[in-house]
Amino acid sequence: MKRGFLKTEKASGARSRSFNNLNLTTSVVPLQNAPFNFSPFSRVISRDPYIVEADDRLRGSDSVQFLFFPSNIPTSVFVDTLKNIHTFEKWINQAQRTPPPNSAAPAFAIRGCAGKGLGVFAQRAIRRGELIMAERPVYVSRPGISTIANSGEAFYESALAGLSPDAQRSVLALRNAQPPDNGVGAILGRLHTNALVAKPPFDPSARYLALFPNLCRLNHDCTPNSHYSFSSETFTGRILAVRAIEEGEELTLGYVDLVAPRDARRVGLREKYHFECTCPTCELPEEKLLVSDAKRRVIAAYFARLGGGTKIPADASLEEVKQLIKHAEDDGLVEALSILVVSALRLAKKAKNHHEEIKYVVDGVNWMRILEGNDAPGFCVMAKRLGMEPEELVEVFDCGEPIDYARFKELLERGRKE
Ligand SMILES: C[S@@+](CC[C@H](N)C(=O)[O-])C[C@H]1O[C@@H](n2cnc3c(N)ncnc32)[C@H](O)[C@@H]1O
Repeated sequence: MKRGFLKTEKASGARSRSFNNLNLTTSVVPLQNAPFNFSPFSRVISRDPYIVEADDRLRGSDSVQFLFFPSNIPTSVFVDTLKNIHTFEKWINQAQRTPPPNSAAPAFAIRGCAGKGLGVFAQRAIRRGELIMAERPVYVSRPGISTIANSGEAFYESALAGLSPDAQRSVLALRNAQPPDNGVGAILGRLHTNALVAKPPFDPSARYLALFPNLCRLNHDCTPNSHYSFSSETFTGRILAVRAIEEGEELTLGYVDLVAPRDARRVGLREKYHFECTCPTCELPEEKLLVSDAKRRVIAAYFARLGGGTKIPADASLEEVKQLIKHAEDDGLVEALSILVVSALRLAKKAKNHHEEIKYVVDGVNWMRILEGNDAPGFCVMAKRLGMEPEELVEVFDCGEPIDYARFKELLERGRKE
């Protein structure tokens, strides 16, 4: 998983049609004892739903942003265009949008972690595929607002000012790894250090930036034991275990492209997150490191041939992809595995190797639920296609026995015909 990214965007002179019929005159009232206040340029444009224009100096530009504080999630702010905010508001207010599962009986604890600040640790043994944390974001914004003309940090202060004082403090409590001399303010620094990707329900292919009080505490490892995903169906960030985790183990994510070799990963982490990675993979003895780097390089080269899509390269062979799957397994590269099994099943299908095709379909479905959860819509659809209820299929995967792929042969055929 790559973490969220911040892009820049300049205000342009183009007029926004969203303003045509708005009376934007009400100024905002600061909250008692809250760390942040609205800027004098912020205007309330609606109390119910609670929508604030972040900076009226930007009115008429393409960069103008509105802040929405959903009443049923008083600890969240959604930063977007007015049009998108109205769409989101309708979505969030629908009765069936029940709160997501929360981390009330946590399998994790957040505590100090030598040389890394805080970290997240398993409080008990955790199964592969288990949902460890689920949390709604405290802050979500459309990408491309980091350098809105002349607003800088004041913009972010306004963006947080409508949250409860506790929610504001939860953002300030996040780590800011930016060096003090780089001119990045307190909130933007925390966005750079912590932002994860969120996908708005009205456009799940979009990549928004999100801050979470707990999820943002996971540290990096180049062979992580956990995976972050965002469920746009429940508007929730989730952490799932990608392998069995022992009690006391630190939960980790991959912040950068994990199929890059060690030196490239270290450069990325140094430049963006300002730390030197000393994870077990980076600290492998020279000989083993060369092997690990070589495996990651060939997987990266294959992904370059895939070009970001799933259409297999004309010169790829099943044998080659099987070898890459083995490399990814050796190095615990689960996201890479989930992509490679899709290539493998297509190549097996092309070769009319039905036996192998079924194996990779089933493995792909298993990776899908490990990375996105047993309740992920894609997994539920695939389980039905394999002729099972999702819970039944989870049992098959979790029972600890080797998977009997032959049992899916008929089910898959039947599912295809239906
Ligand atoms: C998203 S935060 C993770 C939580 C953070 N440790 C905290 O105290 O809140 C990212 C920052 O944590 C630190 N960090 C994360 N992984 C690390 C690692 N493997 N080694 C050292 N520092 C790490 C770096 O300062 C990084 O910029």
